[in-house]
Amino acid sequence: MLFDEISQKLDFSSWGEEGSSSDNSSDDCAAMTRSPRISSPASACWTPRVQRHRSRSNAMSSPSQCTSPIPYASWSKLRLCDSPSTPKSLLSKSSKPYSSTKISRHQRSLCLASSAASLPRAPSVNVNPFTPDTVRRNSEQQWRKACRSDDDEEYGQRLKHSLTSSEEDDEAFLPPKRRAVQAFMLSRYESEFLELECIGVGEFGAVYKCVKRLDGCLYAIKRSRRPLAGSANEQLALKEVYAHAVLGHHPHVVRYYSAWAEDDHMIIQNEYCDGGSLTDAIVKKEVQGEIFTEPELKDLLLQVSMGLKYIHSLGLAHLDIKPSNIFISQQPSTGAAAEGESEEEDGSSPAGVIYKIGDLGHVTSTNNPQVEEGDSRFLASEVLHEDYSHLPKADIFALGLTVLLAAGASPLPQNGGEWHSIREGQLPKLPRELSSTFIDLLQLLLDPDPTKRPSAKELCKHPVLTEERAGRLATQLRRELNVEKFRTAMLEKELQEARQAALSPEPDLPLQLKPQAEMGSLPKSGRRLVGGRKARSMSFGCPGYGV
Ligand SMILES: Nc1ncnc2c1ncn2[C@@H]1O[C@H](COP(=O)(O)OP(=O)(O)OP(=O)(O)O)[C@@H](O)[C@H]1O
Ligand SMILES: [Mg+2]
Repeated sequence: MLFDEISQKLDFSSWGEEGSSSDNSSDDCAAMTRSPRISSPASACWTPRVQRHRSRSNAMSSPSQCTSPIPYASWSKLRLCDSPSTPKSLLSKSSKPYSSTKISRHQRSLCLASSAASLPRAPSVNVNPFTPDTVRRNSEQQWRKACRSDDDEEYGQRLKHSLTSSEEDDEAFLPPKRRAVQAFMLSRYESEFLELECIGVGEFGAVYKCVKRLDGCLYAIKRSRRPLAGSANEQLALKEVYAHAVLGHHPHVVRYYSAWAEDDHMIIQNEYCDGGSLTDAIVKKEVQGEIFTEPELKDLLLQVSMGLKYIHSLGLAHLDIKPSNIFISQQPSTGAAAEGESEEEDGSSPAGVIYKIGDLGHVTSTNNPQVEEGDSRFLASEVLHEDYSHLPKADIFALGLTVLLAAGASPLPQNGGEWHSIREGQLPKLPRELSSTFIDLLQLLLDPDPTKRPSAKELCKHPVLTEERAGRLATQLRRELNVEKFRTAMLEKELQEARQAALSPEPDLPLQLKPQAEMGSLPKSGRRLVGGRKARSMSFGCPGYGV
């Protein structure tokens, strides 16, 4: 099924070479789909402005009359979620009929372009109530900007045009022309996503940070730069999709959601990593005059090894490990272990980040290798010599160089004497001291003999890497133990008080709350005295008990 979807060649003429550009804006229908905006709660729910202005009916709004590639149900869902109103209020709004009978060609196109539910343009963006506040705050401005620019310029232009072209009104009920037909072919990218910014450009494609209109979550959408058909890029693109699909979910591999072909370009929807790439992090540290600490470097090595262990366990090799293909997710402040982490992955990262392996365009099977060499700066010598018998160890070699770059090594050579000396076991120079055990381990990763390099599985258990994590885990456990001790002490105290209260016939009450007891009579049985049983509330976040 996936393959069918990918191999489909679709002529989405509404989408230009650059995903964000609007080079064919003469196509009103298609252009309409490129103008998403967040509508205000006060505005009518998805009533096209043109229609509101003219009080025209939407005669084409019946689902049966439109042939949008997107099912009616999805559109209506999107429509319903357009404003922050409750679903019920939205339902009632959305079911309001439009009342007049004649529409202009522009209106009709608009209706056709936006499918059965009479959406004027690509749907707006939903706000996911489960999105952490920090993520939402960071993205909200971009959403607004992306939506507003559409609103103010393109949409205004189209509205003006539509309002002045009354001569076309008579064509309202003529068969739709090609322009309108083209509008059926809504770009999936544009109808489902709102593009916020370009976050990276690589050899293969450009990557955009987008918010999915339906779920309101952020995604990284990678689009091949060149048309695919018949090119080597087609194979690379397919490789990437195949690999993602097989790899499933792992905390240290960028998560894949979907892929499709559009206008002969491959589009891959992946998890968005909010910390950018490791290259970005290295550059940022350099600019700030900082360097990765040894515990941070060990953590980087350990986390990427975990991702590689998973990839290798499935009989695959990545073959393009390098800083620009390792992405960073900021760890939630709770420090909780990410979903799916095994016992070796407990304990939070010292830098509070999760490293994820991405860009699977060079992944190959280790049993039946189809090697498309990655970046020569990270290429192991044996792969250059077409010895593919230890491909996972080529990933280990590249990982060693990646960590050395993070440790402050100068940019790596693409070829020449220095390139060879690194492959002969000569470590690049570092601007600072690292512990000898760590240097020895890095040296081992770069061993000219691939069989001597440790496997990813071995690295995940390597004492040099795990002792840091074990230390952090012990600290965390000690802290939790102290909290539990405090909780137990409080409970014991309460128990003691309860015992004393049970032994003494009369609790120590405030004067005004001592009714009969004052007058020499015992409280009636079953009668509850205020303060007799104190309800306690406790807070265990006591800083004094931390380690
Ligand atoms: N999931 C993501 N989250 C955040 N940023 C990303 C993501 N995917 C890609 N990027 C950014 O886009 C850049 C290019 O992405 P990617 O490596 O996938 O493309 P590419 O064209 O295959 O690159 P190359 O072939 O040059 O390695 C990355 O270096 C990173 O800065
Ligand atoms: Mg890349």
